[in-house]
Formats: sequence, structure tokens, C-alpha cells
Amino acid sequence: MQRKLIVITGATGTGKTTVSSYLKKHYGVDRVMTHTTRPRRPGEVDGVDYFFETPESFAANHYIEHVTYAGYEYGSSYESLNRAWAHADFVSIVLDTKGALTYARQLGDQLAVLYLTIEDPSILRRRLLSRGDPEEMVAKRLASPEYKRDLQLPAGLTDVATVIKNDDWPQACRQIDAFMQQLTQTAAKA
Ligand SMILES: Nc1nc2c(ncn2[C@@H]2O[C@H](COP(=O)(O)OP(=O)(O)O)[C@@H](O)[C@H]2O)c(=O)[nH]1
Ligand SMILES: Nc1ncnc2c1ncn2[C@@H]1O[C@H](COP(=O)(O)OP(=O)(O)O)[C@@H](O)[C@H]1O
Repeated sequence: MQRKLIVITGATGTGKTTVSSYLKKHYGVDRVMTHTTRPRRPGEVDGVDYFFETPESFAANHYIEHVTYAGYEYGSSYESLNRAWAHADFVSIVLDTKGALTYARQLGDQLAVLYLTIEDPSILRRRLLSRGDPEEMVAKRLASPEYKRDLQLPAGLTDVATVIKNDDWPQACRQIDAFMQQLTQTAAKA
């Protein structure tokens, strides 16, 4: 079976973390842990949701790529990717679209991309608030250039990305199940 990295990308609140949990629960797909300087949200755990870093500890790590998103730093490492691949052939990683483009250039056909979108982005604010994000954090995030950028699928991903419309969760699950069936067949033939 060929190893695959499933990159889950899209704008904030479109459901990337939800999809990664679905892949874990239904397909045993572990998520590659990434690092951030963003403060923890209620319920988030260090080493489970992210490696939460100070600006100093963040700067001391080596990254495949790192980005600034809405004022905080995020970065991913080969160490985490290889740790996840040691357990299973299919693993996922949640990235902004800039990071997704970097991985698409570096990993070639080991990569599969899910791009999440919703018809009416104005409902994302409600989704973020219902997740428990503080009001001012939501406002800052929705005003960021990174959020606006990630509402569009970048041209460099159109050939590799499967677009998942996440207006309705059961409908999104059907699209993800079809994607996983196809991915399993492709990986088995390689
Ligand atoms: N390029 C890159 N993006 C990351 C990394 N880790 C997380 N992200 C992305 O950073 C953005 C902000 O993440 P987060 O603060 O958890 O907010 P959320 O998208 O609202 O859940 C999201 O688009 C994440 O997918 C990373 O290591 N590299
Ligand atoms: N199809 C959906 N319908 C309604 N709420 C959803 C749907 N998908 C995800 N959510 C909720 O929206 C919020 C944001 O989802 P999340 O997975 O954290 O997004 P992201 O990781 O892309 O920022 C969460 O509270 C999640 O439970």
C-alpha cells in the first residue's frame, strides 16, 4: 500500500478539524501534529490538538514550512509526519492553503488534498462562536488577509484537490467516504 498524506485545507470554521476527527474515527487516519504560538482554546490539549509554543520555543524548532495566520505562527515538521506514518499508511494534516501548496510541491503523488468550502461564508462567524472562540478572536480572524485568501481554492491546487462542500454534515460525510474509497484503490494499485 502506498503511503498517503491527506492535507485538509480551507478557510477557518469550514470544518477542517471536524473532518480530521471523522477520518480518525472511521478510517483510523491519525493527524500529524503541528506547532503554534496561538493561545489554547477551551478544551484544547498540548500534544493532542497542537504543540503549543511560546514565540521563543517556536523559533527553536525546524520546520518543513511555517506560516503566520491571523497574527500567530504555525509550523509543521518531517519528524511529526514520519512519526504518524510509522503507525499507518494514511495520515492527515490540517493546513492553511499556503502550507497545502508547499506540501503539494514537495510530496507529489504521496499527497491527496481535501479543500473544504461552504456556500455562504457569513455563517462561519456563528460556527466559530459556537465552537467557543472568543468574540474578539473571531473578529480578528475573519478580518485577516489569510481568511479571505483561504476562501478560494488556489490555482496550484485545482488539479490535486477534492472539494468537499460542508454546508450539511451528512452530505459532507458522503463526499469524504467516496474520496476515501477512491484513495484506497489508488494507493493499493501503486
Ligand atoms: N501552513 C500551516 N498551516 C497550519 C499549520 N497548523 C495549522 N495550520 C493552519 O492554520 C490556520 C489557523 O489554525 P487554527 O488557529 O487552529 O484555527 P482554525 O482554522 O479556525 O481551527 C488553519 O488554516 C490551520 O489549518 C501548519 O503547521 N502549517
Ligand atoms: N456541516 C456542519 N454544520 C454545522 N456545524 C459544523 C459543520 N461542520 C463543522 N461544524 C462546526 O463548526 C465549528 C468549526 O469547525 P472546525 O472543524 O473547528 O473548523 P476548522 O478546523 O476548519 O476551523 C465547530 O464547532 C464544528 O463542530
